[in-house]
Amino acid sequence: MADTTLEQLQELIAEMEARREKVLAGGGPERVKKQHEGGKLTARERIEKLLDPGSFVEIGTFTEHQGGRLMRGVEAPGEGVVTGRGTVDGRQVFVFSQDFTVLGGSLGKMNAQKVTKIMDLAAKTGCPIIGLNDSAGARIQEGVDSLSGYGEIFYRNAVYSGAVPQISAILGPCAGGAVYSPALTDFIVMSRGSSYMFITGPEVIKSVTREDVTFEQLGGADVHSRKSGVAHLEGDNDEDVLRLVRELLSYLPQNAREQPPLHFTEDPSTRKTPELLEIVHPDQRKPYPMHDVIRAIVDDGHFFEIQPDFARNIVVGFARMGGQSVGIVANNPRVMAGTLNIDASDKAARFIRTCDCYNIPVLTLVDVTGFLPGVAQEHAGIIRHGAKMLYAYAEATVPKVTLITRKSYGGAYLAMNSRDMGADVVYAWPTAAVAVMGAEGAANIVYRREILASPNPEQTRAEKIKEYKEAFDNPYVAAGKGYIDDVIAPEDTRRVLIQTFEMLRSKSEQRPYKKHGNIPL
Ligand SMILES: CC(C)(COP(=O)(O)OP(=O)(O)OC[C@H]1O[C@@H](n2cnc3c(N)ncnc32)[C@H](O)[C@@H]1OP(=O)(O)O)[C@@H](O)C(=O)NCCC(=O)NCCSC(=O)CC(=O)O
Repeated sequence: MADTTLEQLQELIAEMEARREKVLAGGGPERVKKQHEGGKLTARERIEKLLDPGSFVEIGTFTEHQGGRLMRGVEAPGEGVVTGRGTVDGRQVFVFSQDFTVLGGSLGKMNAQKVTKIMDLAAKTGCPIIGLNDSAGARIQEGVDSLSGYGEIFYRNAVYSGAVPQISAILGPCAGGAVYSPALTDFIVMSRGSSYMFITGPEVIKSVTREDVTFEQLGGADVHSRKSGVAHLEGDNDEDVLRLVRELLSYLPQNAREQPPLHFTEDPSTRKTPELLEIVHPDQRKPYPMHDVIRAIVDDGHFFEIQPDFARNIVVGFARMGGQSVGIVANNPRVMAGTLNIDASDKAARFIRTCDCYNIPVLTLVDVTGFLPGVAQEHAGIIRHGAKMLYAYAEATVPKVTLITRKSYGGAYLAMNSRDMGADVVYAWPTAAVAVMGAEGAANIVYRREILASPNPEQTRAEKIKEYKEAFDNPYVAAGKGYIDDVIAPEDTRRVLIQTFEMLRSKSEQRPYKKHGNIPL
């Protein structure tokens, strides 16, 4: 009798294993082969590459579709998505990985339920959510159930936004409504050449607007990294994208209640940075590489740039200073003279808010002549977009330190987190100049009558420019009025900034009660 029971139990276990094996095989060898031939990894291989070895624990393995009449007799091992938890650098994350080998990874009712289940667990346990997207979109056979599935996911993307980090890797098709889940997350990382994102595909576009466009031209990684700004990072292939996701996580806390992890570094926090004397030229018109300034002052010269190819007139990204995660926002004098335009404002505002959500202090490096003038910018709403930046800085309660390296003029002075906009500490190099505008423009406006009335207008203009420069082309007027806390030598920059962020570590700031702010959009 006992033997029979044991036999039965063994049979049950064997059945369980057989069922599991079937799920693990996904859409079968042919479709897996096709996936590999397309230069892509399978859903499970991706999870293995993303997580620490052996740490994946699957959830919802035996889920089956509940697809109704059109899905009768259709097999969907794993329901087209692999879900579960694991660790990255020893820290727990939740992950869903769409399986293109099963019904094109299309999203039906139960597929969505698998995803929302791990999203809920992630929110309850305060852990990041990583989505690996590779799907043909809404499962056509399931009709409104699949649309509802997207709704359930989008809703959670929005509700959990700012509570736990959400990162989307785009590793294959991502079209129609499907793009909005990634768009609602904190970061989008795309693989070059094998992923695309669009609302309506080339065929529909051709029939509606008669435009001829390929998948890649319409919504490939290059387009979204350079033109639309939809993607934050671009990897060479699946492995590269997953490496980027891992690194991104290293700068972020597990959730909004925690601090980002400290990383040990052998780079001394008191290291002098004399190379900055070579980089920044006192000649105001000579552009210099802001990236070199950043690399000189951060730990180990390592800067993890976000959106490096979009709105290159502003530079944003993560680094560490004294082992602490820091978000950096810097003008880039080499592109459009570092002026702020619509795209740059959007890019910076979004980044500042991301840092603020996740307790990452913000360092702002300023060299800016102003907002970009022009009818196109005005008509496209630079006022509305520029306001986002002002709003984001003012709203942020994380430690905020500003360093003015050279010019800081006009409205852009305020948009780049001046003291009055809420910077906790403002520094300037001796090369800094704070003014309403550059000396040439200012002299022409303020002394116009005098210049015109002068027997030698050019000489008078030159004199007035010189006069104005002497009055304002330095940091001391602003420092004298307390707008700048100290003028520091470039070679002391790293030490001073690290000490300042350490001082600010216990910063806490209360704001008046509100439901939520109303950021201009
Ligand atoms: C994504 C693709 C370009 C991939 O092309 P490929 O040649 O690589 O692959 P493929 O066409 O052989 O598809 C792989 C397998 O997935 C199945 N498949 C593809 N799309 C599907 C879908 N939406 N629902 C259910 N199954 C689908 C195919 O039948 C096939 O099954 P098998 O392997 O058994 O042969 C194409 O499949 C495609 O255009 N699909 C339709 C996309 C779409 O319109 N989705 C709805 C979006 S609407 C939406 O999301 C809502 C909105 O717009 O707002």
